[in-house]
Amino acid sequence: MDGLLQLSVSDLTCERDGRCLFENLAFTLCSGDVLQVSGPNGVGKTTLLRIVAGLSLDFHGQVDWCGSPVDEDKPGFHSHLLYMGHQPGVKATMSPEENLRWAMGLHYSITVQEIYQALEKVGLRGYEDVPCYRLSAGQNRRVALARLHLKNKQKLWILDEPFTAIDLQGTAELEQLMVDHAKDGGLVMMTTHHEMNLDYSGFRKLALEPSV
Ligand SMILES: Nc1ncnc2c1ncn2[C@@H]1O[C@H](COP(=O)(O)OP(=O)(O)OP(=O)(O)O)[C@@H](O)[C@H]1O
Repeated sequence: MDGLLQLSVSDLTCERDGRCLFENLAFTLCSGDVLQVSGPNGVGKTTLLRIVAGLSLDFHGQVDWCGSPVDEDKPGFHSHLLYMGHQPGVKATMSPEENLRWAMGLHYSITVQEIYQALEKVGLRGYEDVPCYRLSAGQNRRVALARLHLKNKQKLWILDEPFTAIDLQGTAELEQLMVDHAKDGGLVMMTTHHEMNLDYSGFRKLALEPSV
């Protein structure tokens, strides 16, 4: 798929337990955009990300990828999507190398060198073979984030609180990585509670408000 990629959300409405989280929400994300979804705890950020990622069907409205409803070809859409939930999703009994191989194996084959380079970029050189239960919370998050450093065709990144447990330097590096990905034709939709002020023209914010 070449050219401008586009994720379009229209008339999105979601209720949970009789409470409206959002109503008639609409936005469009194109190649080059980094969108931060913000709002207080419980407002619906994770819910929105899961809907857009095609992981929740509990909504009304439409999500289109490059002009076609996501529902029409979910496997095709998912081949372009890198989704990272708010838990790191790292298997504790496996090493960082094994976790990366497992996470990426479904999409394409990767070499040991590629895995080691990705782990080095997130500061895990020397920890490649250590079981993840022996790593800190921030190091486990870094194992998950290493996926973002692997060359792949997943242009759409949907990241739920990716900065959790990450130190200041790691935060700055991750922000830069998102900008680099967008400049390379990617799209990023993410949530975080920290104040992001990216000096980047494609950076946008979507603030969800609590319903009354
Ligand atoms: N597993 C669940 N079962 C039922 N309702 C849920 C569940 N998880 C969340 N909710 C409801 O959905 C609402 C939105 O939750 P969501 O996780 O999307 O919020 P959020 O904005 O991501 O919050 P946070 O900033 O705390 O991560 C919550 O207010 C809660 O009432």
